[in-house]
Amino acid sequence: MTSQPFTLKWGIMATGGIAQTFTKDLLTNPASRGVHDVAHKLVAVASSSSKESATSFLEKVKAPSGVNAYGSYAELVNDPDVEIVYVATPHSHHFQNTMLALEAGKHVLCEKAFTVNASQARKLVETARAKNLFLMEAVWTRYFPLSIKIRELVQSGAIGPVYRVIADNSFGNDGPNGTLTFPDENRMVNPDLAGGALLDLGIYSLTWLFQILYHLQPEGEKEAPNTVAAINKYSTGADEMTNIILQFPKHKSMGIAMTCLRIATNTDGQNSGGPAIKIQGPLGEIQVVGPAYSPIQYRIVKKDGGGKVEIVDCPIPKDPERDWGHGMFWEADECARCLRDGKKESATLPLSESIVIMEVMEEALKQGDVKYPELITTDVYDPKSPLNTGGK
Ligand SMILES: NC(=O)C1=CN([C@@H]2O[C@H](COP(=O)(O)OP(=O)(O)OC[C@H]3O[C@@H](n4cnc5c(N)ncnc54)[C@H](OP(=O)(O)O)[C@@H]3O)[C@@H](O)[C@H]2O)C=CC1
Ligand SMILES: O=C1OC[C@@H](O)[C@H](O)[C@H]1O
Repeated sequence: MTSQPFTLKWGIMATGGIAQTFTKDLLTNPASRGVHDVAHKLVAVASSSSKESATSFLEKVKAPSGVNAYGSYAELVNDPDVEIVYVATPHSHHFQNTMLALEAGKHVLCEKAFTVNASQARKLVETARAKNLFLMEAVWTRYFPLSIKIRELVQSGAIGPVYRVIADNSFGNDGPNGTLTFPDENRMVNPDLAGGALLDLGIYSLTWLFQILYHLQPEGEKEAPNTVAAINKYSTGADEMTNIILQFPKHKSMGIAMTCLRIATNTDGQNSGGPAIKIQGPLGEIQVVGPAYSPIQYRIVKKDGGGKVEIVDCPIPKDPERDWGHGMFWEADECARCLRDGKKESATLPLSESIVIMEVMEEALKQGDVKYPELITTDVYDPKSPLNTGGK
């Protein structure tokens, strides 16, 4: 006899690019990825622009009938049918929007970068804990079977203790006369939306450093890194190229996280340029083929392997009925399993780790003199903030 899956009821906050991608993943059949213990139900979506935008979103994602469409985030978080809110707004909005949902008693999955600074992250965590609500930063890559396998491989000692991780996540958006191809208002470079390479893309380079060099440290030996950063700023004031060295002296390890908006990790887009990530130990290295945010292949090179390279493919399954599968469903499954099991955070990306990552990013941005406006850096919650109301 098969038992019914635990079904989590989702509300989607915002109707932009990633909200659509994530929602299409939510609507896939879990069986198409071999999952039978949890399932997802889309119950509502909200746009801060208009109810029409929410309705059009539901058409775009081919949602079933009966899903509520709202023209404000406040209505979404007050919908009694919504159990968890997926916050899919720009980085600038994450703190206020997540607080809005937590204050309304909803669990939250909040897109990366978690917040604009560490004090906002700490405030979110305090609030979620005080209200006994689930909270998770949506770093989807951590939940890829590829990431799980690599963490297990490292833990098994396959390449010995890891002393160095090098990771790059960069886009080739170089434009004429020193510009980037993004308009200045675009969230990738707009300081008002906490734009810049680090918070948008560098977080994935850091994810690889953290999930190996920090996450796998035994609990009693957790060592937060020293951070040394170099930043080139764009004309808007956001960072366009950021390189960070993380040093874990007690563990004799270091990581180098790179990110850039001008030159891509792989020039030809075909991965001829080699791996985006190298995880190195004295007995060998694991090379991960980019992009760093959704990798589907890694290679194991052993010191005594006689030149033989083991190649491991980890494709992202598609639901044939919907002809869709992007890899974001694995993090959604994690949310469902945590809530089913009464857990208020994910062990794969504990909230304490999200805070340390935000501390590192804040320190790097400080070293590079990148500043964001008060409206988006404050850690004082304001339900009436334009970030919550869309200025209405
Ligand atoms: N995990 C991943 O692979 C990815 C994650 N992301 C993350 O998702 C978040 C959103 O990115 P993305 O979907 O690409 O962004 P988009 O610009 O496509 O969408 C953002 C949405 O946020 C809402 N919004 C509210 N206020 C504003 C504002 N002032 N300016 C712009 N948008 C606003 C809008 O929805 P509405 O009008 O309906 O309220 C808008 O559609 C970011 O944190 C980003 O880092 C992005 C891409 C990939
Ligand atoms: O999270 C992300 O991953 C994919 C990129 O295209 C996007 O800019 C970024 O936000």
